Amino acid sequence: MDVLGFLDIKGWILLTAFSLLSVYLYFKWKFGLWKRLGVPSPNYFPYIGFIKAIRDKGFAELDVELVQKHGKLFGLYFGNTPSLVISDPDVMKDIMIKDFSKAPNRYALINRRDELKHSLTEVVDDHWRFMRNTILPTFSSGKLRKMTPLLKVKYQMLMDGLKKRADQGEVIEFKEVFGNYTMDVIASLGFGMEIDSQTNPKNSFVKYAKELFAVDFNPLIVLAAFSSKFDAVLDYFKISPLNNRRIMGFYQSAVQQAMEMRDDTDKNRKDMLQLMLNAHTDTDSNEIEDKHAYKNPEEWKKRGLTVDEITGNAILFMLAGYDTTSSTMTFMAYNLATNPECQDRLINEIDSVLGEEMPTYDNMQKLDYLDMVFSETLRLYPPATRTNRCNSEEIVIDGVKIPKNIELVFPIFAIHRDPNYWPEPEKFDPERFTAENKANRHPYVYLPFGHGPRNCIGQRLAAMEAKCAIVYILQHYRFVTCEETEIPLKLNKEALVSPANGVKLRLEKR
Ligand code: HEM
Repeated sequence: MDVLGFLDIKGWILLTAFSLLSVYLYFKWKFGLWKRLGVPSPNYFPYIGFIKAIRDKGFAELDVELVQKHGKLFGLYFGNTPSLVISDPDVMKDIMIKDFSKAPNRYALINRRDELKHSLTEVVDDHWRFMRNTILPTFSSGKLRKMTPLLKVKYQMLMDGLKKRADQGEVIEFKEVFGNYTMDVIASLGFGMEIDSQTNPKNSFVKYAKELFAVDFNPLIVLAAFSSKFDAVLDYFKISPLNNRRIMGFYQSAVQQAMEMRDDTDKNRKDMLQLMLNAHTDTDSNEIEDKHAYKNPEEWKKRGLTVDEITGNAILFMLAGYDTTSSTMTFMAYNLATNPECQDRLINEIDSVLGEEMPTYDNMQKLDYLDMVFSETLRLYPPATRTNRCNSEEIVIDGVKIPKNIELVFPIFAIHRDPNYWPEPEKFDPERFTAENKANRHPYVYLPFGHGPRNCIGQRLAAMEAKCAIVYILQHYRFVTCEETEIPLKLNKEALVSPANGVKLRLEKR
């Protein structure tokens, strides 16, 4: 049958022109949102322009540049997703606190179909409120205090490994060392598994975790991230790069085995897995956060977490807590080595307050200067370059009506490097975090852990984990630079900031 014959040549020309015009008008409309709303927006080529810029410069550097050029409110298109980038602290505060009910969820750039879809970052609305309320006691100060003995085993193992290398005068790459430490901690606290990544870096737990983190920008990932339909097809054939079934399967069976093997003795183990198993009967409170009121309370009776929810959250805790905490520790070591006067002051504080006492959750709270160094490290190098929310209804920002379902981006790294809030932003200066200086600053220009009800639930665990290990090292050694130390430090280009080439230092006996 002659399928082309139903139109003559003129008809074909008209149909082609009409189709091209329709496509052109659709894209003009789709990528014209910010112009229609009068919000400034850089002129990137549709779909790929912004992605290319991220690839070339990385999230951190690009956001700094864009905020400097376009100001506190501007629009972008991440693929075809409109994103509103907001760095005005008052507006951020409104969205994260006052108008929380209008934007309680994160914007899901990736459609999760794996175990993580049951976890805290992915669930929405009342399901999220239920899960957050249930998990909150796991991160109370009482529970963190009880986790200290498990943590102590891990920072002593870290020290044992470091001692040999330090005493031989070895140059040590700290990103790897602290990565192994945080992996051991999360395996123990999150999965109830005792591994030793320092001496056995090839164990399956570590191997799969590294695979999970080594997601590079291959074309399949870009396509999958841009089209959930395309990712669904890949997922059907079990080859989705974003929903990696093979790796998730490993962690799923690790959690299930750990749960099946729990006997009565384990039930007293103070790790997050056991705490999640017991969570529905726990009345402990998390002092830094209130319980969240449900929109439809009658639907959300108190219940235990399902196996899927426990599995999803154990995997999430590993994803959210591994690289972020190990990068923070690495940056801290770098900052101390390159600022010896700060390191001396910190060592004096540790000696006078702790002496030879082992670090614990409680005694870490007494070290004020340590907290200043920790906070300034997270200001200068916040591991999460951005966080986001999604407005489930129309909101008005600076008089502009923003339609619902927009990605509202908070560019953490760029805000932390903004000279309007942080004079000499590139300088490492813990004095920025004296009580007086903190009181004179808008609290929302500092957000390494986000803000509001949807902030980082693991922030106190991360602080305890990082501080205990760094203090224990400083009770014996000091960090010193060497020829191999890269100064200034080059950052990677990923959404999670870490040193591009690691951090090489020596440890000097005190
Ligand atoms: C230095 C280390 C860490 C940094 C810088 C960090 C940073 C962040 C940031 C920026 C957010 C988004 C907050 C927001 O949108 O307002 C977040 C969320 C989250 N973090 Fe962390 N994090 C760290 C360690 C941890 C650890 C150790 C855990 C758990 C073991 C953890 C678990 C989570 C979870 C579950 C969420 C999602 C909370 C929710 O949606 O309700 N994080 N984190």
